[in-house]
Amino acid sequence: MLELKAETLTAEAFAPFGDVIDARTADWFPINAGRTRRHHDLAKVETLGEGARTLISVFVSQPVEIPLELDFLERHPLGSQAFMPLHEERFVVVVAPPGDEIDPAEVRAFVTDGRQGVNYRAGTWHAIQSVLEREGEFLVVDRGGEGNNCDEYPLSIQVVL
Ligand SMILES: NC(=O)N[C@@H](O)C(=O)O
Ligand code: NI
Repeated sequence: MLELKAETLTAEAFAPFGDVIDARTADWFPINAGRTRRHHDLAKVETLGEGARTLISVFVSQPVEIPLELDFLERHPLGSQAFMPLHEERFVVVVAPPGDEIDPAEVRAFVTDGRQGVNYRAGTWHAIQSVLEREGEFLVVDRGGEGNNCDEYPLSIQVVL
């Protein structure tokens, strides 16, 4: 079993896997007569393949136990997938770089701080959503359309904080 200690999530550390969505660190410009700061274009939405379209959904998830025990990672080869907490929920992120094989040495675990969201780029291996402490509600932006967009890779992982 691969044992990982979750690291604090930063955009730099997460760069091989996708984007961190965080208004606190993002540039912005004023709109709406100056009443609104637009933190613009924070993550790259990818929708590939036949009939591809962008989906906006809301996930309501029950919290995971820590240590977090995983027996697979998944990937979406045809599109990105973004998770943004709606009530400052913290969650665990486990990722590996895109590719048909996963090198256990390249698997990373992160924990968010409640204000951060993530956008997995197409093909990034990841654990299914793993919210901490309480029921979580997330805005999710990902790809709909034809074809298989979810592959699983068996891998035993234990994550501690
Ligand atoms: N299945 C689904 O829509 N969600 C997963 O892809 C996930 O990453 O939680
Ligand atoms: Ni997913």
